[in-house]
Amino acid sequence: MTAPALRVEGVSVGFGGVRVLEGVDLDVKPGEIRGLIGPNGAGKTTLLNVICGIHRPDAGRVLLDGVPITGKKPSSIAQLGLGRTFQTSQLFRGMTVLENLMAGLYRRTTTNVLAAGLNLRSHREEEERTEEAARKALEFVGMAQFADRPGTALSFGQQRVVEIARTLISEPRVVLLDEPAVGLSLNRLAEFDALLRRIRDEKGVALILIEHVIRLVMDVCDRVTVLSSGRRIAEGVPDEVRNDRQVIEAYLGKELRARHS
Ligand SMILES: Nc1ncnc2c1ncn2[C@@H]1O[C@H](COP(=O)(O)OP(=O)(O)OP(=O)(O)O)[C@@H](O)[C@H]1O
Repeated sequence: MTAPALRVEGVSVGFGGVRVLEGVDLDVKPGEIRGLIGPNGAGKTTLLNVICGIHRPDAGRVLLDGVPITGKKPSSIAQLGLGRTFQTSQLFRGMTVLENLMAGLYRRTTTNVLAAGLNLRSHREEEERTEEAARKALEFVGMAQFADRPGTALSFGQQRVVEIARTLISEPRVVLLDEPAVGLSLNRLAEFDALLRRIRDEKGVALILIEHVIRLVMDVCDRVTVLSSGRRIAEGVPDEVRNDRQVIEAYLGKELRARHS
């Protein structure tokens, strides 16, 4: 059996006495697209924050490629092969798209500040390698023509794709995507769906996708995990989850009730 790229074991989190996650387990295989869905406040973002080291769980642990990462700093976890995008755009103002990507990789490069200051050859070579990796990542996501535009001048949907490209240049094993389809028009969704599949198939990266666009989740995910009130209530291939009574009640039921009220 393939070892999981990411394993979450019995993770519990409370904020001020309120339990937000309760004994959550999750195993994601290398090169799998996993959907993480559930009603508002179910604990999805909190779980991503535990995985990437922003929150420390009260109980449980997380392993990346078999290595325990709980308690490590987010930057160390990123270096071990975890990428992440957020619900809101995290592009730097005043930088072009290409510079934004290069900034993502500079954090991982090896030449020191002194070498940079003296403009040594090693630093220049590294800068060239970084630029090449950034251009390749932009090409991979189909946005090479935007390289020299200011990042924040792009549409919100395009900014999300640039952020995904930025995670890819560090060659992660697992990437967490928090509502990446927000701001994408319906006809862009099919392209986005194809991009996620290419990341899985060509790069072997495991993706964990929090998404309220259920159509995207059901189309693109290999498996789907459902959280409700901090607990995992269902897991399976999209069809199993779609037809699960508990899911219909806890997730779709709540949505429908909200819509009708
Ligand atoms: N830092 C925090 N301090 C206190 N409570 C928090 C904190 N972060 C999240 N919560 C609470 O934890 C619960 C779960 O929030 P979380 O954002 O993880 O849910 P979610 O499933 O991602 O929801 P949504 O789909 O609305 O983004 C919510 O009740 C939220 O108010």
